Order: sequence, then structure tokens, then C-alpha cells
Amino acid sequence: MSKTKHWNILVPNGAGKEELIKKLSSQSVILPDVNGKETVLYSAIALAKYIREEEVHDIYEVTNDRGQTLKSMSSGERKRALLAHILKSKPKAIVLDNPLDSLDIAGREALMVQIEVQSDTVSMINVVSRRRDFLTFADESLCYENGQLIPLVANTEGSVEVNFDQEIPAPISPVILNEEVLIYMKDVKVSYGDRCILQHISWEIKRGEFWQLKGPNGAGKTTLLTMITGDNPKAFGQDIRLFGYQKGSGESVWDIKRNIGYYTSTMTYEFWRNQSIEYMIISGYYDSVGLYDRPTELQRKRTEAWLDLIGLKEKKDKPFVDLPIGWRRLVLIVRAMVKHPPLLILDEPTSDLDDANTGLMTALINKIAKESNTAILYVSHQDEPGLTPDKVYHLLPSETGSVGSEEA
Ligand SMILES: Nc1ncnc2c1ncn2[C@@H]1O[C@H](COP(=O)(O)OP(=O)(O)OP(=O)(O)O)[C@@H](O)[C@H]1O
Repeated sequence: MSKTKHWNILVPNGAGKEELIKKLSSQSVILPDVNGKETVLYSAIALAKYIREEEVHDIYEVTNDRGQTLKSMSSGERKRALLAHILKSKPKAIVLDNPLDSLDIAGREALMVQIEVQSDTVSMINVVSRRRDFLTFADESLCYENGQLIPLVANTEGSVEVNFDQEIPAPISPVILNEEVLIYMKDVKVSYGDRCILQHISWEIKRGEFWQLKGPNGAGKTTLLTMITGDNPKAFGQDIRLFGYQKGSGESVWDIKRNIGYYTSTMTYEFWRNQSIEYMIISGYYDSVGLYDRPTELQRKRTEAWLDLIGLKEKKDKPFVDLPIGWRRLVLIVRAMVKHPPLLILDEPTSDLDDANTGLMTALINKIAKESNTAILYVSHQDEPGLTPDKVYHLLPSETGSVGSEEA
């Protein structure tokens, strides 16, 4: 019996990863060794589709051994559950789309083991943006460029010039808030069933501060975020003050949400229709993707200034979905920032990006932190080279739930 073959394929952002994945999934002859084999796709987009099925149709196809839905799992748990689900159909080949992305060191190792265990019988086609995500057991490493797979040569990862010259545009009518302390939590605890996720969380975020929230996969970062965004009913009855409102004092969801600009990398894969790049940014003034009013002249002007800053002024009428991933991320961050909200939450903003685009993203975030009075909460399991937060809040997992501490 012939040996099962495996590949690493490096695709720098903008080189056409989606097109390559389509080719690999449609049995085109791009990789002759797997031609004719049915391939299954393992990707953030596949995950997003299953989560949408949960939300929209109450269909729960992928669960874990605790019986949890995908929506309630951490990113690491979701990735492991999706792989286990895919393997049940005994595929001959799996196209892995940045499989190790957003995983911490332990999560990466666990998923690698899960993949390698199957490698005797399943061909792995590992499509990645960064070389550090290569499979060690792959037989061949290639690069995708100009629609072709070519042998990988040293350092094909390009560099993007980071050059945000102008100052960030001012808000039109800033959200009025007199509080100095935006988020206050004292001895907060969150449990699901008899499992304690977070305990003794005492934390304050003040106006204009730049925080990173750090912790390994499953430590409870997203859970803690939901306490801040007002989305978690477990916040009731606890000593939490959000933008001056004591939790449970009759505040509405809008009282909280209007103070927050929110961006998460999964928004990149949401089902935006054919909106233009300009439209996407203007919609940030309306807290929705549908524009119900005609944008004002001033909104258009400020949008143009933001577009100029991120180098997309000339492309403003082009469809947002056609932009390379790094620029789509910049647009979505700008969209969350246009109103200069008191708090900007950035959840795993660099996941799926190559080194060049990661540099672009961190430069924009540092700039927003420096030139605005918006507090930033940057959430990630890892340190990002070049990012300059003032403070780091670290969640450390333990048997009895994660505890938080401020890193010196
Ligand atoms: N509604 C829920 N029901 C049961 N368990 C939950 C629920 N929400 C979260 N959890 C569990 O809480 C733990 C922390 O999850 P959370 O998503 O907050 O971690 P995280 O630090 O954001 O992880 P990651 O970096 O992987 O995204 C996980 O083990 C998750 O399964």
C-alpha cells in the first residue's frame, strides 16, 4: 500500500487562500496526488457555519464529550470538537485551513497530536499563513503564488509597509460619559453547573487605558468579556459596575452597548453581502449593518479620512468581501472605532494573519491607543510582538477556576 502523503502550503495573506481552498476542495488537479480523493475542509469558516446553524436553526451537529454546544466552547475546544466530527466521516484527505490559529502552546500540541494520529490513513493538506504552523511530518512544503503551487523557497512571507501618517480622525459626537472607571469588578465568580470557570476576579478598567487580557485557551477570557459587554446573566447579583451602572440596577442592554466598540476576528467571516468598503465603515455610526438613514456629509467626510489613513480611499466603492483579509480586519476595527466609544474591545484580532499583516494591525491599534481617549481591551492568548499595552490582566487556570492578576 502506498504511503499517505502530506503537504504544507504557505499562502501569504492576499495570495488567494480562498481560491486555493476552493480548488483543493473541488478535486481540481492542482495537487495531482489527491486528485479524485474526496477532501473535507477544516476551517474557521466551516466552524462559523456550524455555529450559525446552532443560532439560527437550533441544529447542534458538533458537540463535545461534555455535551456542550459549539457556541459555549472555548476556541481550543471548538477546534478539537470539529476535527473529531470531521474524522467520523473517515475522509481520505483533509484540507486544514490555518488549523493552529488562535491556539496556545498546549492547544497547538494537543491538536497536532490529534492530526498526526490520523496521518497514516488521511492525507493532510495544511494551508497556513505562517511557517511556524507547518506540520513537522509533511512530505512536501509548497507556496501558493499567482494561482500556482510552487516549491517553497526561503522567506516567501512578504513585508507590508506600515505607514499610518495622518492622525486618527476625530469623533463626530463623542459618547458622553462622566465616569473615570469604566469597568469595575470585585470578587466576581462564574460557574457552569458544578464547574467553576472564574473566581475572585477583581479588576478595574479606567478611561483611556490600554489593556491586554491574556490567558491560555479555555482560561475564561471570552466568559470574562461577556460580563463586561452585559451579555452574561451570571453577572446579576455580583459586584460589577459597567460605565457607571451597578449591574442589575435597571440598566438596559443599550446603556452598556453604546459605550463599547466591538471587534472579533470571526466577524471577518460573517455573511456580509455586497457592501462597499465605505459602507462598512459608515455603518459603524449606526450600530448595525443596515443603513436606515442617509449618512450625513460629516459622516462621509470622517469616513473618507479613516479610509485615507488605512490606504483604502481609492478603493472605497469596491466590495468589502473582495479585500485581502488583513485589510478587511483594518476596516472592521475602524468600523468599531469611528464613534470613539469609551471602550474598544478587540478579541483575537491577529488570528489568521501572516506576520506582515499582524504588524499592520498592531501598528493601527497602538496608534488608536495613543491618539484617542478610548480605553482598549485587547484579548489574546499570546503576546504580540510590537503591541504596546499599558497593562496586562492575566487569567491563570486552576482546578477551582481561573484567577486573575495584573502583570507588572
Ligand atoms: N455556556 C457555557 N456552558 C458551559 N461551559 C461553558 C459555557 N461558556 C463557557 N464555558 C466553558 O468555560 C471555559 C472557558 O471558556 P472561554 O471561552 O471563556 O475561554 P477562553 O479563555 O476565551 O478560551 P479561548 O482562548 O480558547 O477562546 C471553557 O471550558 C468553556 O467550555
